[in-house]
Amino acid sequence: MLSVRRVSMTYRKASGPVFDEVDFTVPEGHLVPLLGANGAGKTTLLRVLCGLVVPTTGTVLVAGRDVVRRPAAARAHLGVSLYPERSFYFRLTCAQNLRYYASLRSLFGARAKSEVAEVLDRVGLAEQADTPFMRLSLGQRKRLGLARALLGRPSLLLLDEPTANLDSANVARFHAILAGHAAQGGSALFSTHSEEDLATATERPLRIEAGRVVPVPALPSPGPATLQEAR
Ligand SMILES: Nc1ncnc2c1ncn2[C@@H]1O[C@H](COP(=O)(O)OP(=O)(O)OP(=O)(O)O)[C@@H](O)[C@H]1O
Repeated sequence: MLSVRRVSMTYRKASGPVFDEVDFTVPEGHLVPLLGANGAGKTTLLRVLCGLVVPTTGTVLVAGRDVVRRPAAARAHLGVSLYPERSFYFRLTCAQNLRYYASLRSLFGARAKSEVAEVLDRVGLAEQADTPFMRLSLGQRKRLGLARALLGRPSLLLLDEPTANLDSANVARFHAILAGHAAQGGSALFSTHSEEDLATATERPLRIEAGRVVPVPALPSPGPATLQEAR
């Protein structure tokens, strides 16, 4: 589903690569947490994987489509949530924002309306459908970002800290959404600092550290000591 081959990213030569010739895959139907300290490069990697940033070297394939050479074809398979607060229209409501993004996925009219209602319901924002984005809490903004990523039922989700700012009920809701996604053959790579999220992993989590992306030694059972080792 996601294939990453010899991918490097350098913002400025003076500061060196954030990561250097990394290789990994996320197979169909698998959920993979991405660990790493603050500043290790998780967000940068996710930005490269979804085609927002062109890597210095290497190739990213989503469902066999190169995200740089065939961005539209690759994005048709991608659901992405990075910084919700930077990509929604502040004065538009949740539903209006999602209708706009649905249109970018060629979803219009009654189909868009029902799809938007469905994803809002899935993330627990049905009651906020008519609330302007600027009045949402941080956790609600995060959930709206997830709702947008789910629009059009993409096969690969790339999510940056999807459980940051979520209360425990919404963390559980997110885990259930991920499990349902994987049960239908979907895949996800998501960054996290939360040990609770490791329980969702169906493959060994990845860790980004010192410019490398490596699988953690063993699938850790959730627990502070184990997560400490995983990091
Ligand atoms: N647009 C940019 N220009 C230059 N350097 C950048 C840019 N964005 C990020 N960096 C640098 O790249 C490195 C990786 O940052 P990134 O945000 O990817 O880390 P992260 O693992 O997501 O961190 P966190 O856990 O704090 O969110 C950092 O040293 C950061 O300063």
